[in-house]
Amino acid sequence: MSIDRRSFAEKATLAKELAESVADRIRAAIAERGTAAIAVSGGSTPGKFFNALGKTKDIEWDKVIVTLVDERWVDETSDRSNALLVNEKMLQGPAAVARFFPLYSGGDEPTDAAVAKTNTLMASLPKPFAAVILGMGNDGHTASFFPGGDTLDEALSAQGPTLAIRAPGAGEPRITFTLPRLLETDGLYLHIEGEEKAAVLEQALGEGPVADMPIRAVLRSDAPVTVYWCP
Ligand SMILES: O=C(O)[C@H](O)[C@@H](O)[C@H](O)[C@H](O)COP(=O)(O)O
Repeated sequence: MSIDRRSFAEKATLAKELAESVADRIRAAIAERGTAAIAVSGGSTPGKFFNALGKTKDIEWDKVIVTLVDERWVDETSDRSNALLVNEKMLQGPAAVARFFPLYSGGDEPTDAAVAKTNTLMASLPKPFAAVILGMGNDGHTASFFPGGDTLDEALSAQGPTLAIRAPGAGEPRITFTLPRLLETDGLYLHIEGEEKAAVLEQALGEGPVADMPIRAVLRSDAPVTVYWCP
């Protein structure tokens, strides 16, 4: 376990600092490999960070691929769509020329055929990711690794790259990158805000089963994680 914690007084400062760190990772990946892929989380936390990153001018955005660590199985017209959030908040201005690889591939359910279609697309991603930015729910989930997820064990151990997962706390069916695939990254970030999530993180860092708080699988992996937190 290797955790580096960065705390900020303001949400706006956190967003700017996280965007600068991810931008550095993107530039380094492009310099090294000619291209950079990043995977970001959805939900209510990352909007300001998306804005700050998308406005960054000194990135060759046409060499960047943006995807999601997980997605709700809804199309992009839904306000539950993480793809919609990324498009509206990040892929504007300088970042508008980046390519976006969606996890949702159509239809009402993440059937085997639909997930296979997504996996074909994701197999063309450059490896490793330049940066993976995780969020965390108050139930200790990250990506769509939910407590009680029907494919949780596989999601935490399989090469993937992605799979479908359904869980009582997840709302609609989800699709998620697997943990091994997410850990193939130059930089791994956990972005959380608020006292409640700080307390959830403390609890997750303690003893207890991964199945109760799946974020523990990330925290107990060999991958160094940088936690960005503000009240
Ligand atoms: O699609 C999603 O919901 C996510 O990617 C998810 O893993 C998210 O990061 C956490 O649920 C935290 O969500 P909030 O930022 O809304 O608290």
